[in-house]
Amino acid sequence: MSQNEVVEPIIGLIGGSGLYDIDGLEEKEWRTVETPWGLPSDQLLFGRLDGVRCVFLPRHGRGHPIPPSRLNYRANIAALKMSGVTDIVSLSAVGSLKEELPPGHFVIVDQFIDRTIWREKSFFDTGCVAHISMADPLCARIGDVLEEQGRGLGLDVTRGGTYLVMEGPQFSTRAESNLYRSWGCSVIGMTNMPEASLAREAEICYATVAMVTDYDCWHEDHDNVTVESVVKTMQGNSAKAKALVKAVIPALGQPRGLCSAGCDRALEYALITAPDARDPALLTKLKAVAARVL
Ligand SMILES: CSC[C@H]1O[C@H](OP(=O)(O)O)[C@H](O)[C@@H]1O
Ligand SMILES: Nc1ncnc2[nH]cnc12
Repeated sequence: MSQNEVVEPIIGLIGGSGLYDIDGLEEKEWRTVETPWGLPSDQLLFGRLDGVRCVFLPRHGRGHPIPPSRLNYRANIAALKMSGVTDIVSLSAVGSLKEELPPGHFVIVDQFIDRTIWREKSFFDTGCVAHISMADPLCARIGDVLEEQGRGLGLDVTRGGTYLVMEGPQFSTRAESNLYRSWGCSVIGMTNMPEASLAREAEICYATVAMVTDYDCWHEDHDNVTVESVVKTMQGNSAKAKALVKAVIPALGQPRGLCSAGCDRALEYALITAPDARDPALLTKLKAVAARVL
């Protein structure tokens, strides 16, 4: 990877609750992509938007059969990497933990607190150990584009905020919700970790549009979150999300240099296992996501 490299971006879109398709894709084709970690949530939808190559993955599968804790996050990210994806825009329904972030608001989050415990969190393992930086877990370059295009469309957008990732599938207790508020978190959801950290391990730029659907269960003037309320608000949010996607793809799809935020070099100094101590079988798998440094 040279400093003068020209990247022809391929944009990955991960659609969350209520977003199972993308409008206006041309040359559309659903394709099965098998990875060394198994199958992703569904087939991937390949196509072009304004000439830019895009790959869409419905996070929970079409029809939403897979709960957050059972998603094969490694297969989802590996399948996007194996499809050539360089930049991911993740679209997620979230609960609001702040008064000033009402339903309908979009938050371009910049931090996570990961409270999940049952998920496979790394492509690396015994036989090849890597430690990447997660200090800034989201791609600020994509965040800039999302913010500019979102504001241009007149959407209610907040730049920055912490997304609390809970295990689920049950929603939080009120005590938990208030605890996360006391930590200063902005929004709560169940899916963005380890999705974001695996994207970083695979050196894919990743940014999240967190679309507020409810006030979780802490707000005295609002009902506690239910699937019904999330789905109802997502009907309004999804039209705005689709408009945002349509606006950001041409901007993100322009040929560019290396990522100014450095996400595409995340593995540069991350491997610690000596070459002669590495497990050949694991290395074979890792070539799908980390060939650049192996
Ligand atoms: C249907 S409400 C709970 C569900 O919605 C969010 O999913 P996603 O991030 O894929 O939009 C949340 O994390 C839960 O999985
Ligand atoms: N309140 C909430 N908690 C967790 N995930 C959510 N997704 C949408 N609303 C949510």
